[in-house]
Amino acid sequence: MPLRLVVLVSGAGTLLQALLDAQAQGRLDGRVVAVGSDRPGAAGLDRAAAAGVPSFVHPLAAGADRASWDRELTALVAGYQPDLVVSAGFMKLFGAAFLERFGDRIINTHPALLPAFPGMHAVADALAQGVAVTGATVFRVDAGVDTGEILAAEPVPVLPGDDVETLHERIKIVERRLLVDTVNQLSRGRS
Ligand SMILES: Nc1nc2c(c(=O)[nH]1)N[C@@H](CN(C=O)c1ccc(C(=O)N[C@@H](CCC(=O)O)C(=O)O)cc1)CN2
Ligand SMILES: NCC(=O)N[C@@H]1O[C@H](COP(=O)([O-])[O-])[C@@H](O)[C@H]1O
Repeated sequence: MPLRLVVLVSGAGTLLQALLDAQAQGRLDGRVVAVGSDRPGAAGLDRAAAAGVPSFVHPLAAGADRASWDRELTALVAGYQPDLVVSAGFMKLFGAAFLERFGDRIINTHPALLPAFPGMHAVADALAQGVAVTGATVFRVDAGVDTGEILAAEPVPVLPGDDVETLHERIKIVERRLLVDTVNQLSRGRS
């Protein structure tokens, strides 16, 4: 049985699209059963609709109780009975309820070679530090920020003249492949 995937996105959703494309082409031992976002306008939601995948939006309103938001997100995701939760450009930290419910079944893809450059601005931070090589990492989410068990990682060189946009786009090409490969590896490891 293919893994049931719930994919969480906040922006463009090109990593989600890589999963949807791999699924459509029979290269994914998984099925995206739902897409969720904290941002109502996220383009990833349009990608879900185009693929006929149900979606939901769960914004964190200013001043809202964070633990309640986390419990509600947990219930929304749990409703789709995922085998694996994929955080693919989801820009919110998961809290205790979410982590307790899904345990080691949450993965995230990050645009740097962890443990270097954790957080929301990994590409800009790598450029600011002047490193010659950065990369992409897929890891299991834990209670820290980008501190979980690393499942896959690959270096990406920083080229002369790179800016955040050009470097991030090259990293995302690697992330898309690593993410599909990691889902397939986790599926194989289950059987
Ligand atoms: N408990 C965890 N949750 C998440 C992790 C993680 O490692 N542990 N990874 C992220 C993705 N991520 C980078 O990889 C990341 C996302 C968001 C933040 C952050 O500080 N977010 C702020 C709000 C930002 C905003 O909405 O503009 C917040 O949540 O308050 C840091 C790292 C997925 N979740
Ligand atoms: N810390 C989390 C983080 O930086 N996530 C990053 O957001 C991008 C999402 O791209 P997409 O919206 O095109 O899929 C990806 O590079 C992902 O690693």
